Amino acid sequence: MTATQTAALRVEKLDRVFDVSAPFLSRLLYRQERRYLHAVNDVSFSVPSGGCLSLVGESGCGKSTVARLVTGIYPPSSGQIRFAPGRSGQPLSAQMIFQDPYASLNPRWRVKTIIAEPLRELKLRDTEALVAERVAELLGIVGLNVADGDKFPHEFSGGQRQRISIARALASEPEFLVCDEPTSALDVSVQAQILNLMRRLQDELGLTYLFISHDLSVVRHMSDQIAVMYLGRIVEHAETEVLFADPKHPYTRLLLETIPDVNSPHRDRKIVAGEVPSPLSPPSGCTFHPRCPLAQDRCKTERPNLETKPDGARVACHFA
Ligand SMILES: Nc1ncnc2c1ncn2[C@@H]1O[C@H](COP(=O)(O)OP(=O)(O)OP(=O)(O)O)[C@@H](O)[C@H]1O
Repeated sequence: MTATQTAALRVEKLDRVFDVSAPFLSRLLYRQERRYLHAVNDVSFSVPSGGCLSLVGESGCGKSTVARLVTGIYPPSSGQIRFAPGRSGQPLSAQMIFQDPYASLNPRWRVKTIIAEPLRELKLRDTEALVAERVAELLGIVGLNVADGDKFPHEFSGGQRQRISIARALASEPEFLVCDEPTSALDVSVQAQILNLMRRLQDELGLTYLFISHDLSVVRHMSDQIAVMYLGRIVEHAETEVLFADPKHPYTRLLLETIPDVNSPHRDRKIVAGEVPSPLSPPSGCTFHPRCPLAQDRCKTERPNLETKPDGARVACHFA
């Protein structure tokens, strides 16, 4: 982020611990201790106003939990989440777009009712005629027809359903959108259409995005910055171009190696070597050390802090 850009969102030292203990009686019978899972651990970042920061990492690294903390679905165990004032002068609030648009759309409601709900709930339009007019406008903004408003969610394809979710999210006139894997349930060609739509909306409506994905190739063209997470922590955070040109953390390099090469005859995605350890008993020192090609003894005992490199990248590795 440059000095002239203001941060729409600042997250500082965010932690979220889940109590995953067995029920009281079985703890008593089997003499089990309470168990805690540290899903998000000391996470700090800021998202420039009008920009896009993506959080990337394998399943279970804590990215969705960060999204849920930022949107207020979960309270943090500790740390700060601060939104800057929006255009109204009030602090921004975030709207969320989910991975599975079908699960997040009421199947019994017509699309126009789904999109109108936030308008009615927040009393953003005074009359039913104005609500209908705004619903038609929102359908147009996301590339659907007015007639689509009379249909039910099951009558649409996955990509169209995600367009409906976006229209509903936009109904409350948010300035900040948290997008949790919004395209990962879609076919590759449809993914590109939804990503293009989201980029266009970002420009036209001046939106700020926090984007969540397990896939670096998906976020590459969306993001100004990328933060790579591993077992609840950010291990590398850099401008997108810097991250792709000079990935420093061995985990970021592994993730980049899994991006399919379009020129390769074997375009299948490679699997990231090794398995993610259980967050219930994370490895000592640097939690990536059991999978790391650079690991030495120090990595088993000493956790590396995020350090800022000359090109601005923040990296947590003793040997990057
Ligand atoms: N409500 C919860 N209760 C207990 N554990 C949870 C809860 N939510 C998430 N977790 C655990 O926290 C860790 C991080 O989960 P999270 O969903 O944030 O990861 P993720 O990177 O988004 O993965 P995915 O892409 O699979 O959703 C996981 O080990 C998960 O099992």
